[in-house]
Amino acid sequence: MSDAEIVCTDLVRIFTAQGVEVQALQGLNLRVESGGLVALVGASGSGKSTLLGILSGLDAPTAGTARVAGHDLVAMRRRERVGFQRSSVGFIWQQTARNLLPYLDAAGNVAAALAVAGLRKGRDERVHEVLSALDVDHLADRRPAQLSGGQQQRVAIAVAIANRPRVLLADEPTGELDDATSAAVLEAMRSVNERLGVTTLIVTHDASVSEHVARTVQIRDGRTSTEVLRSRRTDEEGREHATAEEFAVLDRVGRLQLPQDFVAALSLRDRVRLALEDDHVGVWPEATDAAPTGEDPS
Ligand SMILES: Nc1ncnc2c1ncn2[C@@H]1O[C@H](COP(=O)(O)OP(=O)(O)OP(=O)(O)O)[C@@H](O)[C@H]1O
Repeated sequence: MSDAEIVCTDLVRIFTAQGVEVQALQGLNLRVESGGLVALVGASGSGKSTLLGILSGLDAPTAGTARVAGHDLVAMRRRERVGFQRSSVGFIWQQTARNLLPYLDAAGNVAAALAVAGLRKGRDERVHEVLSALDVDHLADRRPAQLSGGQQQRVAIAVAIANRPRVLLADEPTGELDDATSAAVLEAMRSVNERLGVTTLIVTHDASVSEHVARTVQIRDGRTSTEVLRSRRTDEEGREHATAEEFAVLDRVGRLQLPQDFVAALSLRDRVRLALEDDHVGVWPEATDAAPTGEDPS
């Protein structure tokens, strides 16, 4: 089970602000296999930024463990952390200004990332290689202010992958873009993932991201709750069909979150009745005649 590049186990992060505790992550479990492309989607306040802060080594969890690209983020000391951030992971942030240095052109930004990572040999070739991979080589001598939002994010992806990181972390990479440009940037990320095999986690509140990735994990109240898996199949007549199926996430000890609309539809609260059937588990409201009641052993 070591073939995963991102492994979070029972992650807890508690913030204390003015004497009030906020549990931003409440025992979150997540596993992204090597070469995987996963979108983590959740409403505002669900804990996305908190998780990304931990995965990027900027913040530490209150409890639980996190491993990224073979590094134990909890035990990691400062020196290892610097190496981890420079060499093992690439970042793409929502604010384009945070991704790129405004006074350098696109090529200069990629070259600067390579210099920070200590890569000198073949630097110019690598700069053009990654800019070409993102279809922005023709914009190499433009500074960020001379690029559109979508072009800036493509250059940001080029910067992030320049030193061949094992893992790419993106925080709302399309947050400042219109729908069409967002779709193009997500496709660029998908293509980079496919061609280079870099394990990629995209964190966003935008549910439409699930159209571009095979696996979307929903985060709710600091925990992963459901997953949507997409696949393509070709029928006998050669037509392609995309299928999407939603699953509830079961954690290591068997806990799951029922979807909110299920809970509301049956007015479930506090306690539910469960029954183990041959091939499924039944869940009923506490006050119901339908659920089989257990035999009294006495
Ligand atoms: N430094 C902090 N101090 C206190 N509370 C915090 C801190 N950072 C986050 N929180 C709280 O933790 C919870 C999760 O916040 P987080 O920023 O991770 O959510 P998010 O899903 O990224 O939201 P958004 O999409 O709005 O950025 C929220 O209730 C937030 O108020």
